[in-house]
Amino acid sequence: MALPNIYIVACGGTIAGKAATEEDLTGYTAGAATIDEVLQAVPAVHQYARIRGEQFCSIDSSDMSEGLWLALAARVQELAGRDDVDGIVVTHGTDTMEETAYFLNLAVHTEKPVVFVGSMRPATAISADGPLNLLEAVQAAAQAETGRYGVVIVMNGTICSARFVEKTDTTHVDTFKSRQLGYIGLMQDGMPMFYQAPLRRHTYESGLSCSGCAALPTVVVAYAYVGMERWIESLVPQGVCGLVLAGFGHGRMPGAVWQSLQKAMKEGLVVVRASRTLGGAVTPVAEYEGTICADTLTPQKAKILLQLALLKTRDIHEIEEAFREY
Ligand SMILES: NC(=O)CC[C@H](N)C(=O)O
Repeated sequence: MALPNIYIVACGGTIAGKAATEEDLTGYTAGAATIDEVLQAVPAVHQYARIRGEQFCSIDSSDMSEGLWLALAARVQELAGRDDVDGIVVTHGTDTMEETAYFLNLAVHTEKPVVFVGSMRPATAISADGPLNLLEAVQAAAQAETGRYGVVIVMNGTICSARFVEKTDTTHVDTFKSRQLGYIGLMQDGMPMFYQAPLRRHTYESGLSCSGCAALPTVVVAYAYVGMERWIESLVPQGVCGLVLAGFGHGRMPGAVWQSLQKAMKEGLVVVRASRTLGGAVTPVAEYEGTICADTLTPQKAKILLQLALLKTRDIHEIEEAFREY
């Protein structure tokens, strides 16, 4: 049987990181190796797929930008439409991987597998995790079934939905977890094994799009802490369409901040209440009428959903609906 065609879109990150010594696990340069160099360490990928690819960018994912997201979404959409591409693997730094993966989960419309992968140890490290992660990402992308679950992250032998995944540890290889859904599957003996599916709309079911968009609407994230009201003036700078509050507990904030946000909301600011606790859902309460609830989305993902929703509508009820659906 012909091998599936897997296309690798390489973005840099630690999987392409180089350090001076093999013991150096943190002081390295991310994105220093090309995808060809990274692939040389994993000759086994060629047993599972015909591999082609491109160096989309070579960055530490701290430097990922909204402009690059728009270009990446357009590129992945184009690749997904090609008959000679069966699945796409995106190599990416782990620091912002969950954000890029969620952006594509909403903005790319395809039933083909789109698999994100990275590593926690640089390519030069003793026991580097990149080669096995990349092999498993290719193996997952080679199975058409993977596309049913939207964009996924395959790392450390696990498969997580882009909607539910979070990086939970600064340096350990077992960093990607999904508090609400758990892993949707495992990689075992070269095959993805799936156990559950995300119910929120994604990829082929998504009604959101960034096609033709030159820049995303400006949305800021404000982190709640005791004393935040001292910085109230800087909370809502000029030209901001939306604000996501990483609030206390169930999406709360100091009274003075709420007063100031209410004024800004009257002038059109859309406010989403998320939580800095990173567990549980934020749901509507009378006290914060007029705000949108992030549900279980982390603040950084609520920002992405708000940006894409604002491209489509300024109607607060439609935006609320999007937060229930995606
Ligand atoms: N392990 C990683 O990939 C994190 C390193 C790097 N800061 C990046 O995100 O590109």
